[in-house]
Amino acid sequence: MANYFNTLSLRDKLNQLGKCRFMEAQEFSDGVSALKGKKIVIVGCGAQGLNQGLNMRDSGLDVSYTLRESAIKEKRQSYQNATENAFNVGTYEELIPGADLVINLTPDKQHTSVIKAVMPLMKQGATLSYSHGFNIVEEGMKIREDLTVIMVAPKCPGSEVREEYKRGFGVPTLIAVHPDNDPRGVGLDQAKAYAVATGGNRAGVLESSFVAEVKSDLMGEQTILCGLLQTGSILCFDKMVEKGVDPGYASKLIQYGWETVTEGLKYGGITNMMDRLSNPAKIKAFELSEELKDIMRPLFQKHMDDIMSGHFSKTMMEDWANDDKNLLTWRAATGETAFEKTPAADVSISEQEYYDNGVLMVAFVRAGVELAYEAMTDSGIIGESAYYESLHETPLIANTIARKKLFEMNRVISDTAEYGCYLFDHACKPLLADFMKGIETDVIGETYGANRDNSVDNARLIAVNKAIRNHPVEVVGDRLRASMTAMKPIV
Ligand SMILES: NC(=O)C1=CN([C@@H]2O[C@H](COP(=O)(O)OP(=O)(O)OC[C@H]3O[C@@H](n4cnc5c(N)ncnc54)[C@H](OP(=O)(O)O)[C@@H]3O)[C@@H](O)[C@H]2O)C=CC1
Ligand SMILES: CC[C@](O)(C(C)=O)C(=O)O
Ligand SMILES: [Mg+2]
Ligand SMILES: [Mg+2]
Repeated sequence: MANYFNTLSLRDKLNQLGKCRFMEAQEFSDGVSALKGKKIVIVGCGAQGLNQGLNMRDSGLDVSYTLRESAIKEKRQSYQNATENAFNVGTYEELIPGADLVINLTPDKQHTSVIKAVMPLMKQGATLSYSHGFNIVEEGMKIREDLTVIMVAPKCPGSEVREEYKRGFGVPTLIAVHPDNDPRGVGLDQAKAYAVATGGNRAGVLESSFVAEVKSDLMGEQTILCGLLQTGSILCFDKMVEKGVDPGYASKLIQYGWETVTEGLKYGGITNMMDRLSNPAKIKAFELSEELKDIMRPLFQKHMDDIMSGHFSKTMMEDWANDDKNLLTWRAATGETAFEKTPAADVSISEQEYYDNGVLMVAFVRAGVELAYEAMTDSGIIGESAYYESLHETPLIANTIARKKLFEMNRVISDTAEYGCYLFDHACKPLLADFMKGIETDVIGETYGANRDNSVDNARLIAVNKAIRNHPVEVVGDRLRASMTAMKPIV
């Protein structure tokens, strides 16, 4: 199998990378009807599997789970997830032959072996679905010609797919039909129905391609979404402790701070997040983020280049073949960091205090979102996709850190995202060593400007506001957020 993207002509690469259409609400007026009454069988019942299945069932679809035999025999977590939620569970042989739609929600590493086992059992003309295009794009998996191949990729962790649905909303979702596998022309209707069933249409659906989804998804998760939140957590915590801030307070400020400041981002983009700061603090956060952008730009570009060339997927697949040695070592090391090991103190931190005492965190978020967006769009990914993979998803990942720190984030995201997150973090921390030497507690741990008056130079403030508001991620974001009128606050 060869990397599918690398086999395409330059023209096809650019066409597929640039495929991105924001779908109108009325395109979903048929609801779930294209899948109503069809037998849907989900392979795997983990982060995405369980939560997508729960939403689909609540939307009136017929969902069951197939698991590998050992998981059923040993009543593993995936078996418990499915049976405790009263789903029918069976082996591949029992359920796949009767399925109209088989949804592969196993980890990317397992896709080749899972598809090789499942494909011969699928009935003629059935549909195979993925939530990430890695197997098709990076591994070049070829699917039987009679089968339709679609992708419905929620742009967020599985836990949030469920939580947003329960709040009556949903998460932005990319849908695609593999151009090599749409023999009956039913792929798009089925993908649309699936997106309605998971609630995705309420938050916005992009009609995209497997290629655009993979390249943008990998970039977002490695950099701003997971990598930078990990690096920022560790560096901010260590700095506060070094400067004498109470470790329990520092731990709480970081654990819940990302969620709080990115809630501002979710509602009104970088502009609103920065507007939550006092004027002097906003100017300081802007200056810090400009510095961060200059230092980290080459690293963001390297990640994008390695993703585009296939170098990233090749090296990760080497780790798969080596029993995940790197992944498991890096995961264990994350568990040993002082941030992870220091419990949050039982102190109250008001919503505003998270901003006022977390100016550096706000700067990290602005720098990371803008750099990720810029690297993606510079490489041919359309602004809407880049927005979802940078700004929109950051708060959803931050929610996972609020639950149980980096452990929870790395548990909830896919193994692919986790691997890329560690790669970025290991390269980024040394890159920021000199920058961090100059950081004091006025920008992390204490209120910026507490002992000063609030005056600022008007011309400077106007220039800063202009730079923030005119960034393309803000322009695209304003438009996309306008379509998310049903957005619900975190309670
Ligand atoms: N995590 C996320 O939030 C997101 C994930 N995705 C994509 O969704 C897909 C699923 O990822 P995710 O939910 O993280 O996966 P998980 O790691 O949470 O899923 C594990 C499930 O797959 C099963 N499984 C593992 N290995 C095998 C195997 N060899 N054969 C059969 N079943 C197996 C497990 O069962 P068992 O008990 O047998 O081990 C378990 O049910 C991936 O393509 C990922 O990229 C997309 C968006 C976000
Ligand atoms: C951010 C990571 C992700 O792409 C996701 C939750 O969207 C993943 O692969 O887990
Ligand atoms: Mg993703
Ligand atoms: Mg991913």
